[in-house]
This record gives sequence, C-alpha cells and structure tokens, in this order.
Amino acid sequence: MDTTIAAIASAPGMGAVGLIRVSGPEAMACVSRCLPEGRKVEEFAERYATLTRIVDGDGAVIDEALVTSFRGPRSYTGEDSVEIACHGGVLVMRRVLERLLECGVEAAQPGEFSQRAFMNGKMDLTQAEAVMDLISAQTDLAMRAAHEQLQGRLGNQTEALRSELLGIAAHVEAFIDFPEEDIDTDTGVELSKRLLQAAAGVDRLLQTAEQGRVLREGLRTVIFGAPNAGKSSLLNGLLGYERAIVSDIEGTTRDTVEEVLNLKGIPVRLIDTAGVRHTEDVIEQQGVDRTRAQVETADLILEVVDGSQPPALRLSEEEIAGRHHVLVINKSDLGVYAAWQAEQGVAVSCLPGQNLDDLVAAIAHEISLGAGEWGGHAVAINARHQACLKRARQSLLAAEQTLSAGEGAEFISMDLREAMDAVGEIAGRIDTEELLGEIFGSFCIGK
Ligand SMILES: Nc1nc2c(c(=O)[nH]1)N(C=O)[C@@H](CNc1ccc(C(=O)N[C@@H](CCC(=O)O)C(=O)O)cc1)CN2
Ligand SMILES: Nc1nc2c(ncn2[C@@H]2O[C@H](COP(=O)(O)OP(=O)(O)OP(=O)(O)O)[C@@H](O)[C@H]2O)c(=O)[nH]1
Ligand SMILES: [Mg+2]
Repeated sequence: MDTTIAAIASAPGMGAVGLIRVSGPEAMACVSRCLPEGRKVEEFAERYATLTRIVDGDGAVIDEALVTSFRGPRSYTGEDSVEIACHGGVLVMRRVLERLLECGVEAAQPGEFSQRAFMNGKMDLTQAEAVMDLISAQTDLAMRAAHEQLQGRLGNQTEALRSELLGIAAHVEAFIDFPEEDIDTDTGVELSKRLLQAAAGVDRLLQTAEQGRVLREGLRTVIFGAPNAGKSSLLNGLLGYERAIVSDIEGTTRDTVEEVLNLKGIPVRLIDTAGVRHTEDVIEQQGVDRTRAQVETADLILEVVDGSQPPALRLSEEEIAGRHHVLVINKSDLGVYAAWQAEQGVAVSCLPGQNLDDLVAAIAHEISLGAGEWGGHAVAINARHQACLKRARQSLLAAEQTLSAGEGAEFISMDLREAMDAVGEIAGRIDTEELLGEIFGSFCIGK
C-alpha cells in the first residue's frame, strides 16, 4: 500500500468522458508531472474540478481534462487520490494512463482501490462486496439489496452478533479463571438460552442466502420441450423482442440462447434450448445433450408443449420432483387438445401481440413472489457470508451441547471462539492476505 496506483475507472470502450483514478502517497506528485510546466495538483482547490491540459514528456498535449484532488484520509480509498476526467476515447484514456505510468504510478490490480478503502477502514468487507453487487445489479430489487449492504446493514448485523458472542464468551471465561467453580444451573440455563438465540440469529441470516444468490446471479430458468413446441417463440415473447430465431423447421435452435428478463424486480436468466428428440445429426445431438445438462442445474424449468397436439415427450416425474416447474401449454390459439385440459399448466399463445401475463403470474407464484418474500428482507447474503454463517452455526450448537453436557468451560470457550472468528470474517476480520486477494481479485479494474 505504499505504492501509487492508477486505472481507468469508467467502462471499457468509448464514452463521452473517461475517468482515470490515481491513489497512493505519490498521487498528487505523479499527476503533477503530467501537467504543463508550473502547474501543480497540490495547488488546485481540493475536491474541486480544475481544467488543465495533460502533457507528455516533451510538453506535447495529450488531452484537456478536469482534474480533482482528494487529500487523504478524506477520499474513497482513504489515501491521497486524484481523478482525471479526460475525453472518453479509448486511445485518449490509454495515452493518459501510459503517461501516468511513465510518471511513477503502477497499474492497479482488480479491486485494488476498494481493497485499500477496506484496509484503511473506509468500509468493511461486506460494503466492499456491495460496491461490486451494485455495479452488477440488473434489476431494481438487486440494486436495492446492494444499497442496503453498502449502507452497512449486513456488517452491522454480523458485528452485533459477534459482540453478543463476545459477551457470552466473557461470561464463560470467568469460570475458566476459577477452576474450582462449575457453571451453576441458573447460569447454565441463561448461557444456553443466549447461545440458542444467537444460533437463531445466524439462521435468520442464512435464510436469505437463496434470495441473495438469485438477486446476484439471476434465477436460472430453462425453457425445455420438443422441437417446434414454441420455446424460442416463448423466449422472444417474454423478452418482448426477437432474440432467438423462430421457424417451423424442427431443430431450429441448436445451441442454448440466454438473456436476462426483469420479472417484477427479480433477474430471471431465461435459457432457450434445443428441442429434445431422438436425432442422428451429431450437432443436433450435442445441442440436446446441452439441454439435458441445463435442465439438471436449473432453478426453474419452463416445460413447453404444443397444446394443439396430443401429449408426447415430457419430463418424467423424477426429473421434476422437488424442482420449480411450470408446464406451458403453448399454441392455445389453435385450440387446446382435450388431453391437456386435465393438466396443471398455463395455456398461452406465443404469436406476436399475445400477452403472457398469466404465465408471468404463474412463474411469480412458483418462486413465491406473491407471498411478499422478495424485497422484504433488509439483507441478502452471498455465498461467502453463507459459508461463514454455517461454520458459526455449527460452532454455536457445539458450544450449547458442550454446556448441556456439563463439560468444562474451556471447551465451550473454544467453540465460541470459532463461532466468533467465523462471524467476524464476514465483515473482514481476516488475517490472511490470500483470502482478501481472492475476494478483491474478482472485482473489476478501477474499482
Ligand atoms: N468521481 C467519482 N464518482 C464516484 C466515486 C468516485 O470514487 N469518484 N465513487 C466510488 O466508488 C462512488 C461514490 N463513493 C465515494 C465514497 C466516498 C468518497 C470520499 O471521498 N469519502 C471521504 C469524504 C467524505 C465526505 O466528504 O463526506 C471520506 O470517506 O472520508 C468518494 C466517493 C460513486 N461515484
Ligand atoms: N399458432 C401458433 N404457432 C406458434 C406459437 N408459438 C410458436 N409457434 C410456431 O411454431 C413454430 C416453432 O416455433 P419455435 O419457437 O421456433 O419452436 P422451438 O420450440 O423453439 O423449436 P426448436 O428450436 O426447433 O426446438 C414456428 O413456426 C412458430 O411460429 C403459438 O403460440 N401459436
Ligand atoms: Mg427454438
């Protein structure tokens, strides 16, 4: 962290304005070297944009830019920082960055600005993660969840939990200091109650894992069915534009086609697949294999059938057991074949101009949208938080069992310490560089 780093912070590619970020002890000095003779960032009004030229080593102009300085600790990273808002040309930004590298800065690693902000106590780990969630959010609901986390909601909850555990541990440890004293019945009952309450708190957080995963990654929704059932037509109908090729030739879709649909705030990753049938065509067969693989990992299966025809190939009972599954009886405009009437499904038509509201409602129902389960939670944890919380729960339950079994306080204390470590890890009480590197390494450059 004694180096000075720089990166393009705006999206890759051309834009009206491009932002280059510089952070570290030499940020102002390095940027000053890129300015015309006599101009110094140190003399610019701090936190105000100043118009200046950026020049190369020979004094030739690279660009005209707005430069803003932030003196640490009052900056995003907590270090001295400078932002250069230059023209958003790919070449312009690259030239400015190259000039900075000549002037002594190093190219930032992915997530390095946020990692520094974390190291300098500007944000906890859940907030740093929330920054990335916010950037990658695809729906309002996902954005709101990221915002809650960025405000410190999850970090505050886990830190409160940790401090409760610390309180319990202090109580338990008092008995270790006086080995002749056993934990008396009243204290044992009280401690046990507090341990179980803490475990219940952990459980409540764990229950938001599924929602968190879907908000971050989207609900993997696979459109399955025989060739010509109208799967690609359904994809297009739900999206509201012609994403996939539709034709009356069986086997039109060969590879999977994926697009995100915003379904009442939930990002739904719709995956159109190749129609499943027996085929001698090796390429089509590969498509069919891909379809089968997609079905196995789907969060939701939309099984599309041609309702104007008698039932043929269907997913088996075993294949849909315990899965979110909606039967879509398509081509209802041609009349629904009698055998389908008895089935639990949604009759639709994917001809252009038809509305698919009934299907959207059925999907929403299937994933419990109607029950107000979405968006009601203040937090939605990610996979890393989930792993920490599972460890914490296990240790808490172990501590409670040790207590109930009347075993020594030092054993309870050990379990509690493990639980505290696991909970503390969520907000970033981690002492290995490696783990941090792994987390921040998945961020984007310039963040
Ligand atoms: N130009 C620009 N826009 C940006 C960012 C940025 O870094 N630069 N952000 C980056 O992601 C986000 C805003 N987040 C920020 C958070 C804190 C500070 C900051 O300077 N904090 C100081 C001062 C606080 C204050 O003045 O109240 C501090 O915490 O001490 C800056 C940006 C979105 N927009
Ligand atoms: N009448 C009617 N025709 C439909 C409907 N939906 C799709 N079709 C027609 O059915 C044919 C097949 O549609 P696709 O969407 O390509 O079918 P698919 O299931 O994707 O087929 P494959 O990609 O070959 O597996 C096309 O000619 C569509 O226009 C519908 O609701 N009503
Ligand atoms: Mg198709």
